[in-house]
Amino acid sequence: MEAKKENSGVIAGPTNPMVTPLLTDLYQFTMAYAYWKAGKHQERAVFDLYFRKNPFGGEYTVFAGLEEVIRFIANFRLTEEEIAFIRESLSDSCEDGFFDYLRGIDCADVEVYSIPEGTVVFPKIPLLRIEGPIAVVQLLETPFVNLINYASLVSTNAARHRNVAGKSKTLLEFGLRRAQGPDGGVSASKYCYVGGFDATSNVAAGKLFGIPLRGTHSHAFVSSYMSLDEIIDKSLRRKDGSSTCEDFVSLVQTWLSKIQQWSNSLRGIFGETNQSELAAFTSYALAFPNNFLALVDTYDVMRSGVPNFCAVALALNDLGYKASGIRLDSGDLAYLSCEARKFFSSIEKEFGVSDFGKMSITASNDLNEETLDALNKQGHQVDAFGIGTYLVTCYAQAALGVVFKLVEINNQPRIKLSEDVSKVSIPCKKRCYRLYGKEGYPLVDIMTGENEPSPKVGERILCRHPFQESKRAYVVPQRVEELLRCYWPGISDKTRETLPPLKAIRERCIKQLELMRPDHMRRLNPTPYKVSVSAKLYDFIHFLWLNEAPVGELQ
Ligand SMILES: Nc1ncnc2c1ncn2[C@@H]1O[C@H](COP(=O)(O)OP(=O)(O)OP(=O)(O)O)[C@@H](O)[C@H]1O
Ligand SMILES: O=P(O)(O)OC[C@H]1O[C@H](OP(=O)(O)OP(=O)(O)O)[C@H](O)[C@@H]1O
Ligand SMILES: O=C(O)c1cccnc1
Ligand SMILES: [Mg+2]
Repeated sequence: MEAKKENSGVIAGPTNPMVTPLLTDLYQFTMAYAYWKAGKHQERAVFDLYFRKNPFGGEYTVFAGLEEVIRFIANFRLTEEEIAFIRESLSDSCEDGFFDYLRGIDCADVEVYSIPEGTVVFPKIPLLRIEGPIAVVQLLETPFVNLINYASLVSTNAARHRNVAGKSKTLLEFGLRRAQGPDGGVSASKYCYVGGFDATSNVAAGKLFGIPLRGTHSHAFVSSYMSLDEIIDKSLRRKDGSSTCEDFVSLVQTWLSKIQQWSNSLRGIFGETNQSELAAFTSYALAFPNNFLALVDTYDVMRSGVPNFCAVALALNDLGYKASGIRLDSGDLAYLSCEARKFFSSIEKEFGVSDFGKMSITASNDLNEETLDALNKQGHQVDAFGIGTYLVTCYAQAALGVVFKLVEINNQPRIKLSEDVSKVSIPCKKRCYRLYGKEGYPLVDIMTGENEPSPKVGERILCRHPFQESKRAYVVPQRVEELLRCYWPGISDKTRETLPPLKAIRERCIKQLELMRPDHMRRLNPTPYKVSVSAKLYDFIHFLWLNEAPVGELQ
């Protein structure tokens, strides 16, 4: 009964209203027609959705996009308008009966088994197994691949940036303006959060998914000010509300003079700071006294931006407010962050302002895995990184090659052969398991035929490379995790897995990444994670291969 209740729960439509049954390739409809015309459309097919190679030269991938897939099939239904358009687009010879058939289809008799979203996954293992009438499942191929491909790619990219930056850093996704269109932008914000980013600057994504929003200000704000005279309302109430400072601008100027005198007595690193920058900072502080953050690189970081920031921050401190920090957006980020930190620490000492040395430093400007790695090697004092272009465009790899292949029809296993062994599909409706070793790390993933007994804890099992005969190993698993779960039961009596909230998907992803053996995760020459098949499935693949491959004749 419980299952029934679960299965009948209403699932909202896809986040992007452009995701409709027409968001597919024309050939899915032409094939659907040909299946229908041949009376084959109801034949029960099984497809696997998987990818062949990990992206970014790495040895792991984060699986994402499942929720959108389920939202899509839960609401899959063609409208009259859509059917009319398909009729116009197909050949005139297509019979009316097909359009009546299209009128009646939905995904009630489709079953979807999937690895949970946010899981770390590997090539060849089905991320999803889709079973149903062949004509319907064929229509799902393109939207499914579309919904999984970029989601998994950008989540993986985010996870890789997190891996280099380290756990303690704040990672901000700033990519909307550079993303591949509006959906690219919104999807990037969603899936970078899944991959371990902390927040986004994308307001729509904040509203849609509840992702924390963060932001600073731009150079335009700084350069839009000409002088302090522009500030008309100079008053600021103390944080505790006990009194009001009538001239905050003067308080800032007083602090700037003190800093100048002190600094000159030491090394004299700056003379006059840029007054229009000071006006912009002061004005921003008056608008946001509780979270004053300043972009300090418009004119000169150490001769102007940082001292101006400190003057405003110290004035705020007098009134009981704590400034948030600075952002650096150009120059040598390692060097400048260290210099800024030194300056903050000496202000803390000189003026006795506790924690001033811990002021947050955010860095941005064309950051990517390599620059983060370089900054780490040089040593830096950055607390938060704002990353846009390289992250959301997945600059280092354009796509994850997700594919959708027929593995069984009418209970008959099917195989797709290729000159390239890595492109040969693994036939049969399969079960997939992750086997864990003594030290708690995942050791190997294994695929078995659907009716084979599952691997057991403490029982030795032979894991074979699917195509290379000599590559095999015995494994005694300490833990066995079945990977594919039922997310859409169709006509089966299985219970539907609930779709977790985004935050839970993100937490799963972070935990999963932490669980991996470090040598699989390193950036340079990572160790490949093993993906295998059972001995029985191995034999069957090769039997089918020989059966289907024509024997050549030499002349
Ligand atoms: N210490 C560092 N080590 C390695 N790369 C760095 C370091 N500091 C900054 N970078 C990167 O170097 C590049 C500098 O970009 P660019 O040459 O365009 O200069 P810029 O700092 O933006 O200067 P400007 O704004 O004056 O044009 C950016 O990609 C940035 O992330
Ligand atoms: O550098 P990204 O990783 O893409 O991160 C986002 C960038 O967007 C903003 O500036 P924008 O690029 O619009 O202008 P700028 O580089 O000239 O400052 C911001 O200052 C960052 O530098
Ligand atoms: O808030 C920011 O600092 C920000 C947002 C988007 C792009 N670059 C910077
Ligand atoms: Mg830029």
